[in-house]
Amino acid sequence: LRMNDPPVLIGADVVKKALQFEKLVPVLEKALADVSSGKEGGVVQPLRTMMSLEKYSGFLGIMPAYSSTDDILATKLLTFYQQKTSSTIPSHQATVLLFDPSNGCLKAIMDGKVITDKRTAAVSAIATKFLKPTNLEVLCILGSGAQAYSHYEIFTEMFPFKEVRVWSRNRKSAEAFADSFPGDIQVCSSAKEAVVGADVIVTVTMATEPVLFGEWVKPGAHINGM
Ligand SMILES: NC(=O)C1=CN([C@@H]2O[C@H](COP(=O)(O)OP(=O)(O)OC[C@H]3O[C@@H](n4cnc5c(N)ncnc54)[C@H](OP(=O)(O)O)[C@@H]3O)[C@@H](O)[C@H]2O)C=CC1
Ligand SMILES: O=C([O-])C1=[NH+]CCC1
Repeated sequence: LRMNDPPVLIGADVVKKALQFEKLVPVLEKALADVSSGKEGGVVQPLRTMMSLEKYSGFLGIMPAYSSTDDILATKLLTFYQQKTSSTIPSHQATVLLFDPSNGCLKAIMDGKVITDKRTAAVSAIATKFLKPTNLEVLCILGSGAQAYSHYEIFTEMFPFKEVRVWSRNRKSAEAFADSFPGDIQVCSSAKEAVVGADVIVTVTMATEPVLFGEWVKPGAHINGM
């Protein structure tokens, strides 16, 4: 791109093709290590701004970051709504803007929904990899929305689970989730039934009240709380 060229638009399909988990995980591991190394890591990432849209029970989040080692300047703009506004509009939508850090020119406008789904699941998987319990037999997913799908995909790709359980507030969503994958997924009637005995627990709901209680959790189990 030349300096005055308009930004390229990169849609969800293209992002999906480019963001295969096997490529994403090592890049994210490095980014997380850079963030954790403080000044040496060269990452500037101010706390995100979360603006509340009380009238609609919605939020607009602004998440800027700069990596001097990768020389990448970007910001994610995210909207999310507590109640789904329609059956076709996802509760979370996002756009990622990519700039030339040397002069501030906007280079790309990317679909950020796929990035959010895959990046969040990949970070959970990385945390699980480093903090993993000795046993990795039973995976439990609480919730059956977009994050449940992306977490299932990467967790079953990265770890050798023998059993996967899902629970969702609405049983039909959990059944649709289970039916959408070729692998066996046990649909549970309660969160407790899904959690008891699980080695890794992923909470991916929009609940504002607790759905998971410590007394159900097996000692040593790993919880990824979204
Ligand atoms: N930390 C991070 O970086 C990120 C965090 N998130 C968070 O992950 C969570 C899941 O997001 P996502 O999958 O995209 O959302 P979706 O809207 O796609 O799915 C939401 C899920 O939550 C369930 N749910 C909604 N309200 C309630 C409730 N009151 N009690 C119990 N379950 C409820 C729905 O259940 P059902 O269909 O059965 O009704 C559905 O399974 C959200 O909290 C989101 O904010 C998401 C992206 C990034
Ligand atoms: O970082 C993110 O994408 C989100 N944080 C809270 C909801 C989505």
